[in-house]
Amino acid sequence: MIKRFFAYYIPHKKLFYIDFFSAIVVALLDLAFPVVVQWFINTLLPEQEWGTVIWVSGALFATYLISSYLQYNVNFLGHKLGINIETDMRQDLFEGVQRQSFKYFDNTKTGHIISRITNDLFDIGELAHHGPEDLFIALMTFAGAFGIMFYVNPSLALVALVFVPVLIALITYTNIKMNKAWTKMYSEIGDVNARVEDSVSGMRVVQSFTNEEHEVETFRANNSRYRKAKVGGYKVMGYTSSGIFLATRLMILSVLIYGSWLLYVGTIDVGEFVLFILYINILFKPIEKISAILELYPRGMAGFKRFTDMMDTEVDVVDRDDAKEAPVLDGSISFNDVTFGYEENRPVLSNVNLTIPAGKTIAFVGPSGAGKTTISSLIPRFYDIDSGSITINGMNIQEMTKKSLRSQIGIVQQDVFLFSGTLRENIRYGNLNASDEEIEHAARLANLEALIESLPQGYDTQIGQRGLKLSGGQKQRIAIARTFLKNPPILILDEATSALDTETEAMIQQSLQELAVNRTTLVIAHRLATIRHADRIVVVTKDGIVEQGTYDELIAKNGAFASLNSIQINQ
Ligand SMILES: Nc1ncnc2c1ncn2[C@@H]1O[C@H](COP(=O)(O)OP(=O)(O)OP(=O)(O)O)[C@@H](O)[C@H]1O
Repeated sequence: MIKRFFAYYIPHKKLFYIDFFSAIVVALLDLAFPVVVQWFINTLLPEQEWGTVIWVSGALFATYLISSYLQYNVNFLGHKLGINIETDMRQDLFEGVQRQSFKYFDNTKTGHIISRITNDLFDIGELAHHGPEDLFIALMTFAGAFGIMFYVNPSLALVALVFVPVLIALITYTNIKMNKAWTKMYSEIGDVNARVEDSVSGMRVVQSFTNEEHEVETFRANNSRYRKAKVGGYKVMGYTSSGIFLATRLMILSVLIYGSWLLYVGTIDVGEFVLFILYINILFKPIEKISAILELYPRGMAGFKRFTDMMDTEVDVVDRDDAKEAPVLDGSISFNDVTFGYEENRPVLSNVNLTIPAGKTIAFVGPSGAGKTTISSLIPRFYDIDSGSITINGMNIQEMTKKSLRSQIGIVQQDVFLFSGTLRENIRYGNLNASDEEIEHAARLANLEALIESLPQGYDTQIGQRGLKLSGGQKQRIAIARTFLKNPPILILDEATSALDTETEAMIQQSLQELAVNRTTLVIAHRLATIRHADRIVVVTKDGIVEQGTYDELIAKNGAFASLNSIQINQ
């Protein structure tokens, strides 16, 4: 973990060196100050060397100026270093999330993902800046101050040193306790975020069932668990800092008492006594630094651990090492003995065999939960099959790169996702390199023209988060325009029109039919009237593919399709 953490410093090593060097010089200058004071008291003042006093004061002033500049480096460049590292980690995490396959998103709450990318990394920057630097400076100041104190008077130095094991014990104990507390806190804030995401995304459901109070109460429970976890962390922090405060004050008191005695019996002089008191005060600084790291380290590391856990989550659909770019596909698809289940030992499809000729429209019908969407999800490799093979143009899809395969498949689903931004940007999502003319052409093909003309800002109208300002049919047409722009040889229409009224459906059907021309099209439909003209209808039930044929053939067969059809007609 530590090695991985430090790897993030490499791209910013220049900043790190400047920051570290500045911090070391500042610490060395601090360490030298008591020695100068002792020299003033013991030598310069008794001997009344005013020339030297003025000269040394001038030198001290120059030193302070340099020290102030170096402090600026530490404060600004050090924080910049931390922020850069935090930003790099956040970027890596986001890229990691983009690589994940559907299974991951099926099983991970969105709020938890958001939490990892935001909250969990908040403390990393601070730790990256303060962790190594403060620890090094603290140890250096400790060793330097004690070294000089031992040199001046070993017995008095020992009196101060006695308190160090107490401090180490406190620090170790706190570290363990706080690590637990912060890990818990991050997990709880993840739950809080997940709750907010669920409740806000599902607000229509919440309000239509008038379940706002239930939501508030559930949130209260999550929120209070988070509060408890955080308070727990600060409680440990509270008694540790009090412990450290007490130990350091006892340290100074002991040195004061024993030092006074040594001064009284003449073992040390006033200069040495003042030097000791000043060094004890200097020692407070590294102790404070260490206790700050103590708070920061477990928190930052708990976040970093969650970061590495997420980064290390295995991606289950990956390109093989020898994967090739798919050729331009004509869309002849073949399922050969395909078995697949979302969970182990629970197959949804067993030994499915199916051939789809290029350029034809194939409709999938059957009862809910039979596996129609699953079949269509396997073609772009959203999930990898357990056994058998799927080929397109005779080439196994697992031998193609995901990108070259997916770039040749267009999907229009019932639930259309629109990104925050303009209408133009949303259509352009189908092909990020498309020109404005191409976008407008696609919009015309998707029958969007009338809508766009009615908008005051036309293509530049903001359609807001999730396109909430648009109707279901309008959203569908944007999805269709995107797919026109993508222009893939293979098309999957998953219940694309089932949420629409008859009139809108007829209009969208027309756009979809235009879209399907010269493409291999898989249509998943519940309303059987919409697939009357499909080249072939495949009936999928819990037992797999039970019938295939044209509409008329299947009606004549009087089997599963005919009975589905008669149920719909009689509805
Ligand atoms: N992401 C998933 N994780 C686990 N199981 C799933 C997932 N998606 C679907 N299933 C299960 O797989 C089975 C087939 O689902 P699928 O969505 O393919 O059916 P469908 O025929 O398209 O149904 P519908 O007509 O209702 O859309 C169902 O039992 C469903 O519960």
